[in-house]
Amino acid sequence: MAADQTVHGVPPSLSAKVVGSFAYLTVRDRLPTILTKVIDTIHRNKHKFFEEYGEEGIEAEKQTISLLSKLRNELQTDKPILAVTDGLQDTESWNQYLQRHQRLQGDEASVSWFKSPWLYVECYMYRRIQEALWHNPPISDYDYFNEGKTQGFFESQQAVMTLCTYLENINKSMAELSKNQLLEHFNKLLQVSLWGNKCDLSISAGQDNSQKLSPIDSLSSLQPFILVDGSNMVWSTLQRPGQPGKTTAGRVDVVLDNAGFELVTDLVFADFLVSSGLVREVHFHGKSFPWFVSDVTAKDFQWTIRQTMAANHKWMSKSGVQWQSYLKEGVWSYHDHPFWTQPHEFCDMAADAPDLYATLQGADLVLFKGDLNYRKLTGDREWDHTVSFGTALRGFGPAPLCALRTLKANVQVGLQQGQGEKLTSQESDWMTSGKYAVIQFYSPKSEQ
Ligand SMILES: O=P(O)(O)OC[C@H]1O[C@](O)(CO)[C@@H](O)[C@@H]1O
Ligand SMILES: [Mn+2]
Repeated sequence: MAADQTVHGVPPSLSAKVVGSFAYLTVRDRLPTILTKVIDTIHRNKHKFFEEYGEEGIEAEKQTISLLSKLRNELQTDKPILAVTDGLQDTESWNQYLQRHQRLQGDEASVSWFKSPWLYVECYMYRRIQEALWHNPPISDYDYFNEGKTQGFFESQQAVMTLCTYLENINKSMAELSKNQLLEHFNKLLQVSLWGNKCDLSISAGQDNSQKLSPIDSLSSLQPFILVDGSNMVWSTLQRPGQPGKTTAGRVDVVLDNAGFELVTDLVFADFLVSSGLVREVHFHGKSFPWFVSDVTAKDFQWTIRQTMAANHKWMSKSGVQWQSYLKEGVWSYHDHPFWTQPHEFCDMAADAPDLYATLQGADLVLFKGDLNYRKLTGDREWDHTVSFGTALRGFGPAPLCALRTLKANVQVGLQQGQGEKLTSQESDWMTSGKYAVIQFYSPKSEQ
């Protein structure tokens, strides 16, 4: 679990206690901004709550805002982290996590917004927002991040159309493609999905961050910013899925990150994997409540596919129809699990969510999208940049896996000697600007 000190060669967690660090600035500035936006959004929608639930809706709006204002105050004055009280399925697990931290610190007041691991407190803020709504049943299901997510989708329409047209052209000529051409398309769509991760709304504290340029044409100019490129290993994993001697195409699991343009890039890539015959089945994993501003929930997933189907563009709507039928036939499926909205490092998954770990073991490849997943894969710790990805995973390896991540937090492992230092001397914010990316592969099999 996330600890404070270096234990057995494991470096400390990133934390806001380092004044001036990116974690500190996030907790001091970005998180309160996000909270204020949630409060404004709920307030602006007061009339909608009134129309739907009458006076009860208005009362729920008032109570929710008061709980959220209290939360913002706790954060800004570095109050201790409190137990979650709404009795939802994951309450116990959040509170056990808190107790572990309290035991480690030996004192309750030391588990607080600016003193505890950044990963923990940032995840906790989203859980507490959810708690405020759960205490006010008429509006419990309201998605306070929905407006930003749908706007992100609409603002990247041009890029979505370009991408769906590109996909249509590949699918049309699929039968005639040589292995090399197939590999070329694979690399392009993998990279489109990678760079799709630039479009999250958490790093920009909710400001527009949609894709405006052609996602295919931009690829060559973005290539130099890929710091680690394990795409050849991803490709070869798909050539020989599962056990030796197994000849059929396998299953890929995609641990999704953001809705909007990024989700479309993931769906396009998944479509290509299936239509090319490289993969038989795709399992998508999303969040069970609104998370980190732009992350995909079940509703976002269904909405995106419906919108794509309904688009007034031939290839876009054709793609949407195809995706819907993949879902209907069970070629694609959507799943959520409370673990994805908990603060745990992934090395805790086998012990703390053994059912999810076992599910992932059924995949031939797991793709982890985005920055937050990368932070959880590596434990969000002050690792030396040259430490191997396998070391930073600390035993997590349910299946061959690959992180597709643009860098938006200061943790990065698996670099060449001197590579990190060189980048730091050129651009001090290289780990947080979202300009750089990694395609970082790991296979538990290569460890045997
Ligand atoms: O959507 P992504 O790629 O996980 O990015 C979210 C990231 O943005 C941030 O809010 C930027 O610090 C991180 O907390 C988080 O890791
Ligand atoms: Mn995200």
